[in-house]
Amino acid sequence: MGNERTLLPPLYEKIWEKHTFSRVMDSLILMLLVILIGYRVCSHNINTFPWFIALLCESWFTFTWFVTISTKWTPSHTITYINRLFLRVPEPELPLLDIFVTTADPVLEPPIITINTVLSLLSLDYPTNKLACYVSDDGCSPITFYALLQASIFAHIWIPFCKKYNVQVRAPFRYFSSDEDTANNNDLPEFKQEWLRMKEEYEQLSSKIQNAAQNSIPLVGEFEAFSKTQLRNHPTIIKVIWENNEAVSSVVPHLIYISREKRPQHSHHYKAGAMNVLTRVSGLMTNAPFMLNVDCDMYVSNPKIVLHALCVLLDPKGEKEVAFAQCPQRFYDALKDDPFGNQLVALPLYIGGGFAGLQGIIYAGTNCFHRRKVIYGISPDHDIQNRNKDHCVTNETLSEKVIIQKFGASKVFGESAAHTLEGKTFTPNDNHCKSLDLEAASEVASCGYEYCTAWGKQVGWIYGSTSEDVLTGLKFHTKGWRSELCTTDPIAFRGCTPQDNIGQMSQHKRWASGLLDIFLSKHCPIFGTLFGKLQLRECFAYIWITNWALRSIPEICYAVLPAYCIITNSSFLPNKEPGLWIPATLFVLYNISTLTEQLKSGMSIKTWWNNQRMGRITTMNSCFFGFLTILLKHLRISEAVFEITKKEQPSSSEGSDENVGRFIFNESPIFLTGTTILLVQLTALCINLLRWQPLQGVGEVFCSAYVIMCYLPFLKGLFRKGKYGIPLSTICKSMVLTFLFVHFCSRSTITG
Ligand SMILES: O=c1ccn([C@@H]2O[C@H](COP(=O)(O)OP(=O)(O)O[C@H]3O[C@H](CO)[C@@H](O)[C@H](O)[C@H]3O)[C@@H](O)[C@H]2O)c(=O)[nH]1
Ligand SMILES: [Mn+2]
Repeated sequence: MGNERTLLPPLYEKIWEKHTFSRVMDSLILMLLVILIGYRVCSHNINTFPWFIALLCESWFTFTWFVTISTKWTPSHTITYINRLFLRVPEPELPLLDIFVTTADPVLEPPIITINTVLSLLSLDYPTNKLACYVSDDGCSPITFYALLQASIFAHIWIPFCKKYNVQVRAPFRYFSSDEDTANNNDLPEFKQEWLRMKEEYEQLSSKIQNAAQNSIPLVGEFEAFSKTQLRNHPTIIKVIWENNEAVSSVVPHLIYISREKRPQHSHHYKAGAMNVLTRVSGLMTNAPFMLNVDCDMYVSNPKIVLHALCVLLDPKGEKEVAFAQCPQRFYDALKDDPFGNQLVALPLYIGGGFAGLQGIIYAGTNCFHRRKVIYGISPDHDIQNRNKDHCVTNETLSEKVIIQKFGASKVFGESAAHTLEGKTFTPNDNHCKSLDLEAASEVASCGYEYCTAWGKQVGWIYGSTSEDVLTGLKFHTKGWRSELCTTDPIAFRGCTPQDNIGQMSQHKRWASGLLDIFLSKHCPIFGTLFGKLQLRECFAYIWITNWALRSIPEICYAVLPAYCIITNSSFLPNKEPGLWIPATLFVLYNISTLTEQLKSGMSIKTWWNNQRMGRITTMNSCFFGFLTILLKHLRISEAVFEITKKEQPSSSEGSDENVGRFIFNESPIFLTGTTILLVQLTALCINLLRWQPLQGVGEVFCSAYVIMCYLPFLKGLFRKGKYGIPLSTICKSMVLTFLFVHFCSRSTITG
């Protein structure tokens, strides 16, 4: 049998994409950057201040461009063959899968969104007796629990309905708001009737949840556990909402609610902490060899996705090399032309595809299939090492003492971890799941459990960064694992993305700071290559992603440089014929290259411009504040916190309001840099006009005008009122900063 199976064709294939045009353009840009630097170094202007600053900034841009090209150079994607999967693994032998969903705030993450995600997961096209869904609620909210209870009742009719009519989108709120699926089944007589019933049931479910949220739930009976709890101070609450113990016949997989213990004096490590608790609790009950993790807002849009991911993970080669299969992150209810540049369509395609062509795609925190043993800290050569030890049964990794040291004091969990590390998977004839031992579960979910263990360090989701996802993935890659991008048609998951610029900016700030945290920590990708098994180009790619926040500094300098030159009547661009062509050609080529990338990924010209503009705004504002956050963290002045992104209620996202896509502002200092940069440019242009020397410094004036174009939303904000206007206090502060800048300029003209 074994032999027969090795002869079978592979379960997935890696397809290498051709990006000749993109490569040529990118290389030309790199060449021009190098020429520009050479030109500057050889020029006699080199000892002027603006020339020198420009040289520094451009050297940084060149470095960034180099790592960008290296990342994008060999893009790939995968094709998976589900039909071959069944040849290798007959259906009864399919492995168990534990599904983890995290939610943390019933207001920012309305329970109706969470249960839609959960419903779409429970109705996956996979044997229901092999699935278990564990929901972590860091908000310790009785409403979320109530919503899940109700959802599990609805699931009993929803899942059979989805499977009977082969529904594509199994999150009811999306299903009932589009008519694609209905069209397919319309000619079946009983369909319409069942569809109406289902819609009515779902509406009842959502109004029940809405009522509960408005009137709050009496904390008696099942809900008693939630009385006397505070957000950051409560014991563990674990509720087995539905246990699928009726063997194969029940349609609803296990559903478990977990709110881990929290105490004010204990750090809870945000999402990473939640994931580790989910890992342990599930280890006590189902202990599936594979786990799928999704954020509360990421519903399944391809019900066969588990099979696709298993093609990667169960493939003979994949089995030995691939740590995780990451599905792309896409969003629903996109605003027209992506005004805030957060749809992330072209970027993941080029950069993500590029990563996938190297040692592997980064772990994006959601839509990802993991191997439990990898999460437990095993390296790819583990099996080989063990074999070399002559089948030594009492091998070191598994001795009880080591298990306790690594995985904590719970005996029950230790046994389950040992089981996983030995690579024993459950066979279907085994009693594949024991009922959850609530006492043991509370123990492993308690906030002191991880003390003096390897959790968060060598085992599980790694602590120390608000971008725990990239950090954890990097750890795997450093061990020598690969990862695969699991691209399917239709796309596997869809989620929410911030619907306004405030949400977008705080999200990007969190990413930028979390990523920089990784770069400056002992997990830095450079060490990973020097001392670990991180491949060189994968290291470059990680450098590209982790120093995002650092890019804000040269970019801010470069943006104010034209204004400085105009005010001081100096120049930072070559102003004579041959030299001037270098930056001009660079500018044109860069724009053509980014524009073609957007157009090729099906976006409009306007989307391209919005992305360009938002790219500048994000780097100079969000990333700069991300940089400051980490600076303050290292100076031990304040901690980096995980600010949760607001998820829009499904119903509120309709309405084609003319204000959709408009910038909104608040008192947050995050708007200070942008406003100041804008005011500085405006001042410079005014000075230039007053002086009336139109032909001098054309390049600088052009650059200054370009920056103003990027900051158009801010310019409008100067004149608007209410939430669409920049607050007066911010404007005043920016004016003071602008004044200081002009003062600095005039001083340097005098001294220079
Ligand atoms: O203390 C916390 C904070 C957050 N979360 C959960 O983490 C997830 C992601 O939070 P969200 O506010 O949606 O952040 P995003 O920026 O949208 O998330 C992206 O970036 C995060 C890292 O910054 C990753 O963890 C996510 O998977 C990835 O989708 C959500 O399910 C939250 O419920 C927790 O469970 N506990
Ligand atoms: Mn999110």
